[in-house]
Amino acid sequence: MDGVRDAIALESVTVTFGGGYTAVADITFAVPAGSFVSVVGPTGCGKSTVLNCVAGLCAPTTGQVLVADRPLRGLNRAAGYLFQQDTLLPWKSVQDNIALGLQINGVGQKERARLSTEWAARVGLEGFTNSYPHELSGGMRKRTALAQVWITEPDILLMDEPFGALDVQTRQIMHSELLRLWTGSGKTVLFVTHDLDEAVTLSDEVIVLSAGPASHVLGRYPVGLPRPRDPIDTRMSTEYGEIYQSIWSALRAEVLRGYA
Ligand SMILES: Nc1ncnc2c1ncn2[C@@H]1O[C@H](COP(=O)(O)OP(=O)(O)OP(=O)(O)O)[C@@H](O)[C@H]1O
Repeated sequence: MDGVRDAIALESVTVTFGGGYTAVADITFAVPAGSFVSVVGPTGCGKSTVLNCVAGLCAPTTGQVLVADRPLRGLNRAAGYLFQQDTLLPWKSVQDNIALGLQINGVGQKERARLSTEWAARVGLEGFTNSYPHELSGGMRKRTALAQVWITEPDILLMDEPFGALDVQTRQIMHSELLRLWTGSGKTVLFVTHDLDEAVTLSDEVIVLSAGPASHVLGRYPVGLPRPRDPIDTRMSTEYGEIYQSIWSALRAEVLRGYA
């Protein structure tokens, strides 16, 4: 993405589903190359719909998505995708799961073995390469899934509540792991979460969506906390509390409206 200012841009994106339900309306924002941006909003407001449009899994009814300044047609091949439910294959070992994307891309067996061993170590799974998904804890499965996406070196990472199913402690550890992998990588992350704490801790900018239907961008909040960040220390800082409060004051009313 050399020379590209925005890795992703949404221009007046509206998505109306088959039954006539407009999930998101007139969504416009850009994600600068190399930045970490989160999208938060009340449950069901359309966060996943936005991410699916950027992944190319869902086409806007009107408006368009640009990837590296070009209109997106079909699947976004510059992006790797991490879901809340990991997509590990139960019959493959950790090492083979990590190497899956390489195998699909036609990378030879020797190179796959070398890279997947290296990536298993990078995510702290060196002793578990021969284990199977059912033998792993939730955090270890998530590490495997992170390595599986990262090993193919996508320029863009799209994450849809990737840590939503983990317990609080494991989640905090995964935040540190994710920031460690991302720092200095130059990769662009678009991260969807309903957890404001997670969004502020990780991001350069938080985008708040309104409650649906026809959800729109309610506000964009830069997070100027220093990097590299230690998630625990970051949450203790006064600046963190101030940023959290200013976003929450906008989000709170929408969350209540979403429940209503
Ligand atoms: N294929 C579809 N057809 C019809 N409606 C859909 C479809 N996909 C999503 N929706 C509706 O669009 C709205 C937005 O859904 P979406 O999953 O994008 O929201 P979300 O903010 O990610 O939700 P959550 O916080 O629960 O993860 C919801 O009301 C959902 O029911």
